[in-house]
Amino acid sequence: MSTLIIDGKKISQDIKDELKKEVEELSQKNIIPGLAVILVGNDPASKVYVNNKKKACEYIGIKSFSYELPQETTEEELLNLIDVLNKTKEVNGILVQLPLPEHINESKILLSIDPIKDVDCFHPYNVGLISIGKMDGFLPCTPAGIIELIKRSNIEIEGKNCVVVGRSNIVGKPVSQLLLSHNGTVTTCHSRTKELAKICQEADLLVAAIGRPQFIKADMVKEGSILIDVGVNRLDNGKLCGDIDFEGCKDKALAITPVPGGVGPMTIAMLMKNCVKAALMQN
Ligand SMILES: Nc1nc2c(c(=O)[nH]1)N[C@@H](CN(C=O)c1ccc(C(=O)N[C@@H](CCC(=O)O)C(=O)O)cc1)CN2
Repeated sequence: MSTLIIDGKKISQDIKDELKKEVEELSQKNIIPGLAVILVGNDPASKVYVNNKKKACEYIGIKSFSYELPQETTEEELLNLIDVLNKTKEVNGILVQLPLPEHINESKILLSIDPIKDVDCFHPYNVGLISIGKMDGFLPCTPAGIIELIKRSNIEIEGKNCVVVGRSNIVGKPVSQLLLSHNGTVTTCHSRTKELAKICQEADLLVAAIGRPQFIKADMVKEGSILIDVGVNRLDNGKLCGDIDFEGCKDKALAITPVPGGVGPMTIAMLMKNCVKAALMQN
């Protein structure tokens, strides 16, 4: 049986096309979703992601408000900007690109965003809703993108033995909660997990979000499993690779996401979905 290579570029484009239609319909009711995108500093990868978010807004018909602030921006200046945006009616969503410079307290900044405009779903209030299984508000973008990739590939989560490798607040923890809410049986692993390879070998569905290039090797995965790769690692030769050894694992898998072109593009598509949802919640 041939392996399904899950095409995140195509699926994310389908979602953006669906949203474009929805936004056209909303404009008939004079509702134009607005997203404030805040970048602090000069991180080259962050600049690319922020530009891609602005391009996606333009494609869909979401109005973007861009704030590119210098590296020396103080925490107070950033908090003041967020305070203004929290009160600006045309802005339905506020996004602060991470990572922030070290002198800025990330938790304090995320806490200052009004939860109703928290389209990244990073505010503790929204994180709390997810953790108690309330899934009708904002969903965290990368984890929700993973669920969407799985569903749109006609793969059932219910009853599957799901193993998540990584426990970050952005991916590992929330994706475990989303898989659980879809009735998966979930094990969350991390750097101190004992017998990690053995646990991965039992996974019907494996999510790798460790940030270590090609860490998951063929002998760690089950025959016929679903392999989802969240890693975006740049190698010395300039090439991108994931946390899963794609070439080594692909023939064993029933389905696998590539890097690039798998989970990554879904993050921005799901952010756009949250922006449209924010506009609906606020109008
Ligand atoms: N405020 C946020 N900050 C960060 C988030 C986030 O969701 N919200 N996630 C990441 C960065 N990120 C979006 O912001 C992001 C990362 C990767 C991709 C993507 O499309 N990756 C491509 C490869 C891109 C490349 O060539 O470098 C892929 O995997 O195909 C999109 C968005 C951290 N910060």
